[in-house]
Amino acid sequence: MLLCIDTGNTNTVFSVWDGTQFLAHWRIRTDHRRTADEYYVWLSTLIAVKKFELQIDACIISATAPRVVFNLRVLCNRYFDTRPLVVGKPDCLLPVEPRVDMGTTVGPDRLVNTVGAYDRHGPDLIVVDFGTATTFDVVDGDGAYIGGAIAPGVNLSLEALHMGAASLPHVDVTMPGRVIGTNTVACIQSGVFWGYVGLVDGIVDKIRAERDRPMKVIATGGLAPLFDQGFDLFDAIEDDLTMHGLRLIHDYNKEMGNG
Ligand SMILES: Nc1ncnc2c1ncn2[C@@H]1O[C@H](COP(=O)(O)OP(=O)(O)O)[C@@H](O)[C@H]1O
Ligand SMILES: CC(C)(COP(=O)(O)O)[C@@H](O)C(=O)NCCC(=O)O
Ligand SMILES: [K+]
Repeated sequence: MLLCIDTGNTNTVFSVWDGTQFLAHWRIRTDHRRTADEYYVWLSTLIAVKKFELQIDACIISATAPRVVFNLRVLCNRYFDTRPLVVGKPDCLLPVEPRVDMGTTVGPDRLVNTVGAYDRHGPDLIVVDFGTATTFDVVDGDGAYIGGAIAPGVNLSLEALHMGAASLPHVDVTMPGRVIGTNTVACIQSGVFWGYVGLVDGIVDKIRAERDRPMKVIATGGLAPLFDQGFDLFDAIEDDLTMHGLRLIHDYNKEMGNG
């Protein structure tokens, strides 16, 4: 069985692929100080709850926070007796190399999203991932990642308002019924929610114009459904896109005799 680990700047998700399907997804807050032993205690407790007989014999990691990789590698070596593939490292092959400026280290989550989305939706895509940052990943005709856009994430924007303005409270994101807020909380929710709808719509439009061809928009990340309430922003929402991409990259490396 394959253990897929997706570390974002906020949360880390562990998923187990049994060769046909994902058996479970477990989420833990990202913290580079967490040790391999801590991960294992947490994981084995959750595995016991599910009463699974797990035989992990391969691991693949995507980490946007590079400092977590050391302890995750130790986890894979010590407890699963495997050498993990780490997306973005030279020894992890990708089906198609990204085409970006020389010296750019593309976020591994964006590479993985590109692979997952191309497999399910074919060429000419814009993948929008609502994580700590909101990323727009453009997929070319051959499935290559060719760039995109990075915007502050929804919760990061809300947090920044609260941190930077003495009289603004912390507010959770939600869709307000009206644009004109009649109290402080409603004003913040309106600014962030409708601002974001405009941001997504505007960037997608401009990418389409720059590419001058039809492009499908695929959304992923926990907040994607919130922005899909009747605005027609996305052609599809895929909550397991990153895990799907990780699984494909693992299979590709295996096919190529790597790892
Ligand atoms: N279903 C959800 N509803 C509300 N907030 C969510 C949901 N899923 C994720 N979030 C929030 O979105 C932000 C990004 O989370 P996540 O997608 O895990 O980011 P990352 O992949 O960068 O770690 C976090 O602030 C998280 O708490
Ligand atoms: C843009 C990101 C911060 C998004 O990370 P996330 O929101 O998933 O935590 C990450 O993909 C990253 O650090 N990228 C490196 C720069 C780049 O992709 O060009
Ligand atoms: K992201």
